Amino acid sequence: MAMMLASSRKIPCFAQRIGRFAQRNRCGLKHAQTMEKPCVLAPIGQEAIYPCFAPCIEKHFTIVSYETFAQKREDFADKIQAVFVWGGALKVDRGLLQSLPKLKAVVNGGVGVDHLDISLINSFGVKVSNTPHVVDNATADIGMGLMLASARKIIQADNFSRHYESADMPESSMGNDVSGATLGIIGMGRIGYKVARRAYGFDMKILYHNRSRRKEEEERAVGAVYCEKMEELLQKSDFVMVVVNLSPQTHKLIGAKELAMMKSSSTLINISRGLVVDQDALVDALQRKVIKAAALDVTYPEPLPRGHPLLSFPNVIVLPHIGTHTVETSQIMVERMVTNALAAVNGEQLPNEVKI
Ligand SMILES: O=CC(=O)O
Repeated sequence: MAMMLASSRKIPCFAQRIGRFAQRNRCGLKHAQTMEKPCVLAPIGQEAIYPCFAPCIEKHFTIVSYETFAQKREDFADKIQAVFVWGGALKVDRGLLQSLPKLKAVVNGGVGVDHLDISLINSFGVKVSNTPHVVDNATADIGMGLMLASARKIIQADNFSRHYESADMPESSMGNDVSGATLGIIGMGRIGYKVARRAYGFDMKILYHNRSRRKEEEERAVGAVYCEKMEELLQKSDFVMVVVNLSPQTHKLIGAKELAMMKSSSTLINISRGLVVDQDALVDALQRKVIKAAALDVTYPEPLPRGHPLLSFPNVIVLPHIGTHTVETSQIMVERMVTNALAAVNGEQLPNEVKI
Protein backbone atom coordinates (compact mmCIF):
# COMPACT_ATOMS: atom_id res chain seq x y z
CA MET A 1 0.00 0.00 0.00
CA ALA A 2 2.77 2.37 0.89
CA MET A 3 4.37 1.78 -2.48
CA MET A 4 1.10 2.31 -4.29
CA LEU A 5 0.30 5.46 -2.37
CA ALA A 6 3.78 6.72 -2.75
CA SER A 7 3.57 6.20 -6.42
CA SER A 8 0.04 7.43 -7.00
CA ARG A 9 0.41 10.48 -4.73
CA LYS A 10 3.90 11.26 -5.94
CA ILE A 11 5.12 11.20 -2.37
CA PRO A 12 8.81 10.99 -3.26
CA CYS A 13 8.41 14.21 -5.21
CA PHE A 14 6.90 15.90 -2.20
CA ALA A 15 9.52 14.36 0.04
CA GLN A 16 12.13 15.83 -2.17
CA ARG A 17 10.40 19.16 -2.11
CA ILE A 18 10.01 19.01 1.66
CA GLY A 19 13.63 18.00 1.91
CA ARG A 20 14.62 20.98 -0.18
CA PHE A 21 12.33 23.19 1.90
CA ALA A 22 13.91 21.86 5.11
CA GLN A 23 17.32 22.36 3.64
CA ARG A 24 16.46 25.92 2.71
CA ASN A 25 15.23 26.49 6.23
CA ARG A 26 18.35 24.95 7.70
CA CYS A 27 20.44 27.22 5.52
CA GLY A 28 18.34 30.15 6.61
CA LEU A 29 18.85 29.17 10.22
CA LYS A 30 22.57 28.72 9.73
CA HIS A 31 22.70 32.10 8.06
CA ALA A 32 20.81 33.67 10.97
CA GLN A 33 23.12 32.02 13.46
CA THR A 34 26.29 32.99 11.68
CA MET A 35 25.11 36.55 11.32
CA GLU A 36 24.90 36.70 15.11
CA LYS A 37 28.54 35.77 15.41
CA PRO A 38 30.97 38.66 15.56
CA CYS A 39 32.41 39.61 12.19
CA VAL A 40 36.11 39.38 11.45
CA LEU A 41 38.08 40.39 8.41
CA ALA A 42 40.26 37.49 7.17
CA PRO A 43 42.02 36.48 3.96
CA ILE A 44 39.67 33.65 3.01
CA GLY A 45 38.47 32.79 -0.48
CA GLN A 46 40.37 33.83 -3.58
CA GLU A 47 43.08 35.57 -1.63
CA ALA A 48 43.25 32.98 1.16
CA ILE A 49 46.53 31.73 2.45
CA TYR A 50 45.02 28.93 4.49
CA PRO A 51 41.55 28.19 3.07
CA CYS A 52 41.34 24.88 4.91
CA PHE A 53 41.55 26.70 8.24
CA ALA A 54 38.45 28.82 7.69
CA PRO A 55 36.20 26.38 9.62
CA CYS A 56 38.28 26.95 12.75
CA ILE A 57 37.54 30.69 12.51
CA GLU A 58 33.94 30.15 11.44
CA LYS A 59 33.16 28.21 14.62
CA HIS A 60 33.18 31.53 16.43
CA PHE A 61 33.05 34.27 13.84
CA THR A 62 31.48 35.32 10.59
CA ILE A 63 34.29 35.82 8.13
CA VAL A 64 34.27 38.77 5.78
CA SER A 65 36.99 38.15 3.23
CA TYR A 66 39.40 40.94 2.28
CA GLU A 67 37.95 40.74 -1.22
CA THR A 68 34.33 41.14 -0.14
CA PHE A 69 35.32 43.94 2.21
CA ALA A 70 37.14 45.79 -0.56
CA GLN A 71 33.98 45.64 -2.70
CA LYS A 72 31.39 46.47 -0.01
CA ARG A 73 33.32 48.31 2.67
CA GLU A 74 30.32 50.28 3.95
CA ASP A 75 28.20 47.12 4.51
CA PHE A 76 30.65 45.68 7.00
CA ALA A 77 32.57 48.62 8.40
CA ASP A 78 30.64 48.89 11.66
CA LYS A 79 30.43 45.11 12.17
CA ILE A 80 34.05 44.00 12.03
CA GLN A 81 35.56 43.42 15.45
CA ALA A 82 38.87 41.76 14.57
CA VAL A 83 41.22 41.60 11.62
CA PHE A 84 43.20 38.42 10.88
CA VAL A 85 46.51 39.14 9.16
CA TRP A 86 49.20 36.90 7.78
CA GLY A 87 52.17 39.01 6.77
CA GLY A 88 51.57 42.28 5.01
CA ALA A 89 48.82 41.17 2.55
CA LEU A 90 46.46 43.69 4.13
CA LYS A 91 47.76 47.13 5.02
CA VAL A 92 46.48 48.02 8.46
CA ASP A 93 46.86 51.75 8.01
CA ARG A 94 45.11 54.83 9.34
CA GLY A 95 42.48 54.67 6.59
CA LEU A 96 41.49 51.09 7.44
CA LEU A 97 41.50 51.78 11.17
CA GLN A 98 39.33 54.87 10.71
CA SER A 99 36.83 52.85 8.70
CA LEU A 100 36.41 50.14 11.36
CA PRO A 101 34.94 51.82 14.46
CA LYS A 102 34.10 48.52 16.20
CA LEU A 103 37.54 47.01 15.71
CA LYS A 104 39.05 45.53 18.88
CA ALA A 105 42.06 43.55 17.70
CA VAL A 106 44.47 42.87 14.90
CA VAL A 107 45.48 39.24 15.32
CA ASN A 108 48.65 38.33 13.50
CA GLY A 109 49.56 34.83 12.37
CA GLY A 110 53.24 34.30 13.09
CA VAL A 111 55.63 35.92 15.46
CA GLY A 112 57.07 38.87 13.49
CA VAL A 113 54.93 42.01 13.63
CA ASP A 114 57.30 44.35 11.78
CA HIS A 115 54.60 44.89 9.12
CA LEU A 116 52.25 46.40 11.72
CA ASP A 117 52.43 49.91 13.15
CA ILE A 118 51.57 48.93 16.71
CA SER A 119 51.51 52.46 18.17
CA LEU A 120 49.17 53.61 15.41
CA ILE A 121 46.89 50.59 15.92
CA ASN A 122 46.91 51.04 19.72
CA SER A 123 46.08 54.72 19.31
CA PHE A 124 42.69 53.58 17.95
CA GLY A 125 42.13 51.52 21.12
CA VAL A 126 42.85 48.35 19.12
CA LYS A 127 45.11 45.58 20.45
CA VAL A 128 47.65 43.53 18.54
CA SER A 129 48.49 39.86 19.13
CA ASN A 130 50.87 37.37 17.55
CA THR A 131 51.50 33.63 17.87
CA PRO A 132 54.85 33.12 19.61
CA HIS A 133 56.32 29.63 20.18
CA VAL A 134 54.01 28.08 17.58
CA VAL A 135 56.33 28.84 14.67
CA ASP A 136 59.65 27.87 16.23
CA ASN A 137 60.07 24.29 15.00
CA ALA A 138 58.80 24.88 11.47
CA THR A 139 61.04 27.94 11.05
CA ALA A 140 64.09 26.16 12.44
CA ASP A 141 63.40 23.28 10.06
CA ILE A 142 63.35 25.57 7.03
CA GLY A 143 66.70 27.00 8.16
CA MET A 144 68.18 23.50 8.32
CA GLY A 145 66.51 22.62 5.02
CA LEU A 146 68.06 25.63 3.30
CA MET A 147 71.49 24.92 4.74
CA LEU A 148 71.44 21.28 3.65
CA ALA A 149 69.94 22.05 0.24
CA SER A 150 72.61 24.64 -0.43
CA ALA A 151 75.53 22.57 0.92
CA ARG A 152 74.49 19.49 -1.05
CA LYS A 153 73.25 21.32 -4.20
CA ILE A 154 69.87 19.65 -3.89
CA ILE A 155 67.96 22.16 -6.01
CA GLN A 156 70.55 22.07 -8.80
CA ALA A 157 70.62 18.28 -8.73
CA ASP A 158 66.83 18.06 -8.88
CA ASN A 159 66.83 20.49 -11.78
CA PHE A 160 69.42 18.34 -13.54
CA SER A 161 67.32 15.18 -13.07
CA ARG A 162 64.33 16.87 -14.67
CA HIS A 163 66.12 18.59 -17.55
CA TYR A 164 69.36 16.69 -18.08
CA GLU A 165 69.13 16.91 -21.85
CA SER A 166 69.39 20.67 -21.60
CA ALA A 167 70.79 21.30 -18.13
CA ASP A 168 74.31 20.64 -16.95
CA MET A 169 74.94 19.75 -13.39
CA PRO A 170 76.68 23.09 -12.86
CA GLU A 171 80.39 22.80 -12.25
CA SER A 172 80.25 19.74 -10.11
CA SER A 173 77.74 17.74 -8.16
CA MET A 174 80.13 17.79 -5.22
CA GLY A 175 78.71 19.60 -2.25
CA ASN A 176 80.16 20.09 1.19
CA ASP A 177 79.64 18.28 4.49
CA VAL A 178 77.72 20.13 7.11
CA SER A 179 78.94 17.67 9.73
CA GLY A 180 82.07 19.08 11.29
CA ALA A 181 81.47 22.50 9.70
CA THR A 182 80.91 25.64 11.76
CA LEU A 183 77.47 27.21 11.90
CA GLY A 184 77.26 30.80 13.12
CA ILE A 185 73.81 31.74 14.37
CA ILE A 186 73.03 35.44 14.56
CA GLY A 187 70.09 35.83 16.95
CA MET A 188 69.82 33.11 19.58
CA GLY A 189 66.19 33.52 20.61
CA ARG A 190 63.75 30.63 20.62
CA ILE A 191 64.12 29.88 16.90
CA GLY A 192 67.91 30.35 16.91
CA TYR A 193 68.17 27.92 19.79
CA LYS A 194 66.00 25.35 17.98
CA VAL A 195 68.37 25.65 15.01
CA ALA A 196 71.32 25.10 17.36
CA ARG A 197 69.73 21.92 18.77
CA ARG A 198 69.22 20.55 15.29
CA ALA A 199 72.74 21.49 14.14
CA TYR A 200 74.22 19.88 17.25
CA GLY A 201 72.54 16.66 16.12
CA PHE A 202 74.38 17.08 12.80
CA ASP A 203 77.74 17.27 14.63
CA MET A 204 78.25 20.89 13.68
CA LYS A 205 80.35 23.35 15.65
CA ILE A 206 78.11 26.18 16.77
CA LEU A 207 78.94 29.82 17.32
CA TYR A 208 76.31 32.38 18.18
CA HIS A 209 75.95 36.10 18.53
CA ASN A 210 73.07 37.58 20.46
CA ARG A 211 72.23 40.73 22.42
CA SER A 212 72.52 38.71 25.61
CA ARG A 213 74.40 35.53 26.36
CA ARG A 214 72.45 32.32 26.97
CA LYS A 215 72.75 30.44 30.28
CA GLU A 216 75.82 28.27 30.52
CA GLU A 217 73.81 25.05 30.72
CA GLU A 218 71.85 26.05 27.59
CA GLU A 219 75.12 26.66 25.74
CA ARG A 220 76.53 23.37 26.94
CA ALA A 221 73.42 21.42 25.90
CA VAL A 222 74.06 22.33 22.24
CA GLY A 223 77.82 22.93 22.40
CA ALA A 224 77.33 26.59 21.44
CA VAL A 225 80.10 29.15 21.87
CA TYR A 226 79.15 32.78 22.41
CA CYS A 227 80.77 35.45 20.22
CA GLU A 228 80.38 38.83 21.82
CA LYS A 229 81.37 40.44 18.54
CA MET A 230 79.50 39.49 15.39
CA GLU A 231 82.73 39.96 13.39
CA GLU A 232 84.30 36.96 15.10
CA LEU A 233 81.33 34.78 14.14
CA LEU A 234 81.38 36.04 10.55
CA GLN A 235 85.09 35.35 10.18
CA LYS A 236 84.96 31.81 11.57
CA SER A 237 81.69 30.34 10.23
CA ASP A 238 81.17 28.11 7.20
CA PHE A 239 77.44 28.80 7.36
CA VAL A 240 76.00 32.00 8.77
CA MET A 241 72.32 31.81 9.64
CA VAL A 242 70.39 35.00 10.40
CA VAL A 243 67.52 34.55 12.86
CA VAL A 244 67.01 38.03 14.36
CA ASN A 245 63.79 40.07 14.49
CA LEU A 246 63.60 43.01 12.13
CA SER A 247 64.02 46.25 14.09
CA PRO A 248 65.75 49.58 13.45
CA GLN A 249 68.86 47.97 15.00
CA THR A 250 68.82 44.96 12.67
CA HIS A 251 67.75 46.74 9.47
CA LYS A 252 70.43 45.76 6.88
CA LEU A 253 72.52 44.27 9.68
CA ILE A 254 74.33 42.21 7.05
CA GLY A 255 75.76 44.60 4.48
CA ALA A 256 78.88 44.88 2.34
CA LYS A 257 81.18 45.21 5.37
CA GLU A 258 79.79 42.11 7.08
CA LEU A 259 79.79 40.05 3.87
CA ALA A 260 83.43 40.99 3.34
CA MET A 261 84.24 39.52 6.74
CA MET A 262 82.80 36.12 5.82
CA LYS A 263 84.94 33.31 4.40
CA SER A 264 84.93 33.07 0.61
CA SER A 265 83.80 29.45 1.08
CA SER A 266 80.85 30.38 3.32
CA THR A 267 77.09 30.44 2.80
CA LEU A 268 74.62 33.02 4.09
CA ILE A 269 71.20 31.72 5.17
CA ASN A 270 68.40 34.14 6.06
CA ILE A 271 65.23 32.94 7.79
CA SER A 272 64.44 36.20 9.60
CA ARG A 273 63.27 39.10 7.45
CA GLY A 274 64.50 40.16 4.03
CA LEU A 275 65.44 43.63 5.18
CA VAL A 276 67.98 42.28 7.68
CA VAL A 277 70.27 41.66 4.69
CA ASP A 278 71.25 44.40 2.27
CA GLN A 279 70.22 42.66 -0.95
CA ASP A 280 72.25 44.89 -3.28
CA ALA A 281 75.35 44.23 -1.22
CA LEU A 282 74.56 40.51 -1.34
CA VAL A 283 74.23 40.52 -5.14
CA ASP A 284 77.53 42.35 -5.38
CA ALA A 285 79.24 39.92 -2.98
CA LEU A 286 77.97 36.93 -4.96
CA GLN A 287 79.06 38.44 -8.27
CA ARG A 288 82.53 39.06 -6.89
CA LYS A 289 82.61 35.65 -5.16
CA VAL A 290 83.12 37.27 -1.77
CA ILE A 291 81.00 34.42 -0.36
CA LYS A 292 80.18 31.05 -1.91
CA ALA A 293 76.38 30.89 -1.77
CA ALA A 294 73.17 32.17 -0.21
CA ALA A 295 69.90 30.51 0.79
CA LEU A 296 67.01 32.82 1.58
CA ASP A 297 63.51 32.19 2.85
CA VAL A 298 62.93 35.93 3.05
CA THR A 299 63.61 38.79 0.65
CA TYR A 300 62.33 42.24 -0.19
CA PRO A 301 59.92 42.31 -1.82
CA GLU A 302 58.28 38.91 -1.43
CA PRO A 303 58.12 37.20 -3.79
CA LEU A 304 61.10 38.61 -5.67
CA PRO A 305 60.16 39.98 -9.10
CA ARG A 306 61.15 37.79 -12.05
CA GLY A 307 64.44 38.96 -13.42
CA HIS A 308 65.76 39.99 -10.02
CA PRO A 309 69.54 39.45 -10.05
CA LEU A 310 69.39 37.10 -7.04
CA LEU A 311 67.36 34.65 -9.14
CA SER A 312 70.10 34.42 -11.75
CA PHE A 313 72.69 32.74 -9.51
CA PRO A 314 72.72 28.93 -9.52
CA ASN A 315 74.30 29.03 -6.06
CA VAL A 316 71.39 31.00 -4.55
CA ILE A 317 68.18 29.44 -3.26
CA VAL A 318 65.20 31.75 -2.89
CA LEU A 319 61.97 30.69 -1.20
CA PRO A 320 58.83 32.85 -1.00
CA HIS A 321 58.81 33.06 2.83
CA ILE A 322 57.45 29.64 3.73
CA GLY A 323 59.19 29.20 7.08
CA THR A 324 56.00 28.56 9.02
CA HIS A 325 54.04 26.83 6.27
CA THR A 326 53.23 23.40 7.59
CA VAL A 327 49.74 22.05 8.11
CA GLU A 328 50.41 21.36 11.79
CA THR A 329 51.95 24.74 12.60
CA SER A 330 49.35 26.65 10.63
CA GLN A 331 46.52 24.81 12.38
CA ILE A 332 47.83 25.77 15.82
CA MET A 333 48.53 29.28 14.57
CA VAL A 334 44.93 29.77 13.46
CA GLU A 335 43.62 28.35 16.74
CA ARG A 336 45.78 30.84 18.66
CA MET A 337 44.58 33.68 16.47
CA VAL A 338 40.98 32.69 17.18
CA THR A 339 41.69 32.54 20.95
CA ASN A 340 43.14 36.05 20.85
CA ALA A 341 40.30 37.41 18.73
CA LEU A 342 37.71 35.88 21.08
CA ALA A 343 39.42 37.43 24.10
CA ALA A 344 39.39 40.83 22.39
CA VAL A 345 35.74 40.57 21.42
CA ASN A 346 34.82 39.54 24.97
CA GLY A 347 36.79 42.42 26.46
CA GLU A 348 39.34 40.07 28.08
CA GLN A 349 43.12 40.20 28.24
CA LEU A 350 44.66 38.89 25.00
CA PRO A 351 46.87 35.88 25.80
CA ASN A 352 49.45 36.94 23.20
CA GLU A 353 49.13 40.70 23.16
CA VAL A 354 52.15 42.43 21.65
CA LYS A 355 53.01 45.58 23.56
CA ILE A 356 55.58 48.19 22.69
O1 LIG B 1 57.65 34.83 9.35
C1 LIG B 1 57.10 34.21 10.17
C2 LIG B 1 56.75 34.72 11.47
O2 LIG B 1 56.87 35.93 11.69
O3 LIG B 1 56.34 33.92 12.32
